[in-house]
Amino acid sequence: MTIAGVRGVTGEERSDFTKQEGKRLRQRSLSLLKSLLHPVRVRLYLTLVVVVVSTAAQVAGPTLLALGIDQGLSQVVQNHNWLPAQLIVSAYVLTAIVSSTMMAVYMRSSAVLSQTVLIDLRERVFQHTQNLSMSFHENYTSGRVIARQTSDIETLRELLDGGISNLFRGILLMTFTAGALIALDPSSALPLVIALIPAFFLTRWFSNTSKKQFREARTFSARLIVQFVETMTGIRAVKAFRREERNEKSYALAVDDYREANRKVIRLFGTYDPGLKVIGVFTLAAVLILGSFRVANGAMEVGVLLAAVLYTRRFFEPMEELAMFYNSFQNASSALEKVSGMLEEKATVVEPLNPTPLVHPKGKLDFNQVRFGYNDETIVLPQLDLHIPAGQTIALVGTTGAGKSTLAKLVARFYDPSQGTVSLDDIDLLDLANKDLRRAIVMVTQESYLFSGSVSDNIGLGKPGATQEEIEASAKAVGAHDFIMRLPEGYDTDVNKRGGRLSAGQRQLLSFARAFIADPTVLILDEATASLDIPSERLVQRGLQTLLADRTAIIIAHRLSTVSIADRVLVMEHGEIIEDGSPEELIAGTGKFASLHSAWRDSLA
Ligand SMILES: Nc1ncnc2c1ncn2[C@@H]1O[C@H](COP(=O)(O)OP(=O)(O)OP(=O)(O)O)[C@@H](O)[C@H]1O
Repeated sequence: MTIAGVRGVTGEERSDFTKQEGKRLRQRSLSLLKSLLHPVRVRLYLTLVVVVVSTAAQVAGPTLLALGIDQGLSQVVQNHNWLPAQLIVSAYVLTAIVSSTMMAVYMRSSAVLSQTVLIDLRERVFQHTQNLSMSFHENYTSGRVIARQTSDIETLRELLDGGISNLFRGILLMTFTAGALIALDPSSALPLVIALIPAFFLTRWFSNTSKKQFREARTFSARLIVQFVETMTGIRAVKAFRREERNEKSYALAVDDYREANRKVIRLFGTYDPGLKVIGVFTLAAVLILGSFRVANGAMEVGVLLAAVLYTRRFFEPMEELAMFYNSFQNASSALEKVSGMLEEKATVVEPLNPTPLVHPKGKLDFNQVRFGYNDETIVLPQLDLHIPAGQTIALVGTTGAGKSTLAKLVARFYDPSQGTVSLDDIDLLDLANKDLRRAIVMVTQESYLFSGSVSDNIGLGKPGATQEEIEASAKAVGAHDFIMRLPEGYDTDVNKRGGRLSAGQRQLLSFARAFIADPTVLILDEATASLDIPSERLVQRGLQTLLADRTAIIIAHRLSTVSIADRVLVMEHGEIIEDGSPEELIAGTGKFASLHSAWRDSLA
């Protein structure tokens, strides 16, 4: 199997990776980690020095104790010479002070490190996700994006805040302790060296088995978030279709999966942790028994035995801690795999390196032999040729799924055609800078999305830096001013607060005002299907007319009343334009639009 199965977010939900894939995932996580650590490397090295000094000072303790007992004490007893004892005690105190001061510096420094890295990562994930093309967002659910930004980064925070420093300090402490023991009395180190063999195999077993379980746990935790987010964002549909019970059941199943994955992880710990303890206890017993014999034979001094016992105990102390932090380490490495996968995703719609300037756009739009499909299997637009002169208002009608929104998305460059070109004023959209494209072409979608903030903020989005006068003028132009003034705080009303809640028609008017203030050359409007009452519809209709004046417009018309304000109507079916003409021409004809229109007229009568 190749590594293509784990490129980007592909294979994210799997936990059965081949060796090759696992290696690729590790490399990807590592290179992300490296790139995060690179800007803080100086602090990182300093922190490493500090922790090495602190641990060395800490490990010196038992050796000094042995010296104190065997040398210092005997000098006091035999020669009444207090000096060696005093020197050793002073050195002991000094190492304790150095060790704790350095530890304090280390704690602070590692906290700064972890915070800096996390802020960097959070920003990267946010920016990257935001910049990814629509094709990514339409396939990767928002719940999974949220899981990456929240629970995965939170897991990394746990590791960086506590785990990694303990992990590193633990490894150092073990290495130094073993080194000190070997230097002090190599024979006492022998049981320790032997104990390392079962400890190694136990750890390897734990590492291999737990990796899979941790991956599973992360996948299930992301699934929980996805379910939660989907239910809450679609809460209206949930209520309308009485989906609560079914959702509860499927949520309970997801919770069960998550619990099961965690149970497996905990069970592994239940073997690993006591296993290590048993090895530790046997080693300590061996050191003590062997040492006692040697002390009895006069081959070893009591102080050295005490130090050897202390070192052996200390050697296993961090090992247990390591097992604990291995948890957060494994958890974090599978989180890192997923985050690095998302960061590996590339935007499919990219800005050109040398864009063609667009100085005074006129609004001439051309589709030249455009072929497009969201994936290789299904082609939505087989071959589209469409020429729209500047300033024309087009109404796009057709059966659902005909490809109307797809056509609009290509004009807004949410996607690029697989073949052919879409051009504005004879410049291929691929050659336009993002800022020129966004200024020239604005798409008002059906959802009329409002961001948190005031009514003014929401209209002002269309033109960064717009004055209050401009905002009000655009609201007046599209007929939104009157209802805004009736809101509790007028233009300052928070659209997400009670009282600031707006109706579908009002939202639509606000998005018209937003588009009006942006003053684009080309306006694409996916008209809301929500049926408005007659006065609201009139209001929206009037707003629409003002909005459309003097620009090229493509309206995906769901209301046939809208069609009357268009210069030209296009009827689409299966990705092709089957009728093209003025509303009058088409109504007078015998085609699909004529029958649609007469049915609509009959329904009004
Ligand atoms: N993100 C997507 N990924 C894959 N296929 C898609 C995607 N969006 C739309 N399609 C498919 O493309 C075809 C055209 O969809 P499109 O949304 O353009 O139709 P439409 O004419 O706008 O329909 P409606 O009037 O219902 O909005 C449909 O068959 C649809 O299933």
